Amino acid sequence: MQTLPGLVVTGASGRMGQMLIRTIAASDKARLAGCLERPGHAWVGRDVGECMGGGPLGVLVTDDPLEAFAQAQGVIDFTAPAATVAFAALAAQARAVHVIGTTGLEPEHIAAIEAAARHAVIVRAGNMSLGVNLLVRLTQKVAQALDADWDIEVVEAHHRMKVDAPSGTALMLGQAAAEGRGVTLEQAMVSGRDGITGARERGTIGFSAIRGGDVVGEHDVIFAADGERIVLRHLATDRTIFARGALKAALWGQGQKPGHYDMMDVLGL
Ligand SMILES: NC(=O)C1=CN([C@@H]2O[C@H](COP(=O)(O)OP(=O)(O)OC[C@H]3O[C@@H](n4cnc5c(N)ncnc54)[C@H](OP(=O)(O)O)[C@@H]3O)[C@@H](O)[C@H]2O)C=CC1
Ligand SMILES: O=C(O)C1=N[C@H](C(=O)O)C[C@H](O)C1
Repeated sequence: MQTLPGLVVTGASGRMGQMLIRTIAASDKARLAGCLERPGHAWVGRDVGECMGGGPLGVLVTDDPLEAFAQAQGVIDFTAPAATVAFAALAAQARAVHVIGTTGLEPEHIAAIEAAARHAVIVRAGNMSLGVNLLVRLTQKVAQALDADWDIEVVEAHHRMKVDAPSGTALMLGQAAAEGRGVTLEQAMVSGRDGITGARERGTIGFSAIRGGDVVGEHDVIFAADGERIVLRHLATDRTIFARGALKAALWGQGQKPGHYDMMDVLGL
């Protein structure tokens, strides 16, 4: 009998960490091989199921990433940029597929991830849901079909605890709009307007962020012209959509060649 791929979840106590643990524990395609938290965290050394307020899952939370990764075929990582860069090097060393959901990554973090992807499979996306990845494709197509008479604005809303803006998803959507229009996002991006900004510059792609309450994630791409507007919208109401996507990515990554992949590769979009 073949054993199921073993997956480690980093940031086990986080919003996404707990969602991922539940999703993997309920899956018949993978097994929970480990759970990671920071040294000194109250969960370290305890059964993760009991930490989450349920029955035991038979997996103790560890603070030793190398030991955990060495016994796994995949690592699912929704934490913070510095942690993700460190985990990328360790997962590559262990030849485990590294699925990265962490957002707020700066160019230097991405360069370090690219370096790790020379030796191992990394799947990274600012949003792992099927719906958003489809919306990314639609955004690219709509932007391609319209000229710069149509102003493009990306508006996103998230819960009060989110630490980065624009969201990873907003950046994916902005990137797709820029590609569709044949410009670079770096050239076109205008973020966080405030004060006397002057009139909107033709051809720019604007970003606005709202933070409050428990909003899981909402994204609009607005194409606004004289006399009409097109609004492409995705509303996330449950974090399981991200966890299911991440699990799919970890399974898809098994047996792939080393490289830096995204959810478009996984979903075949
Ligand atoms: N790509 C996607 O589909 C999605 C991406 N995300 C992204 O995932 C990330 C996490 O989101 P969320 O779960 O809401 O955030 P949380 O703050 O709830 O969880 C983050 C977890 O990572 C842990 N962590 C941070 N740094 C380290 C470290 N150095 N070593 C070990 N653990 C660490 C935190 O521990 P501590 O509390 O001790 O700091 C915490 O448990 C964010 O970047 C978010 O934008 C979220 C949803 C979907
Ligand atoms: O932090 C979150 O919660 C989310 N982060 C991702 C992002 O930055 O786009 C994905 C999702 O919107 C939830």
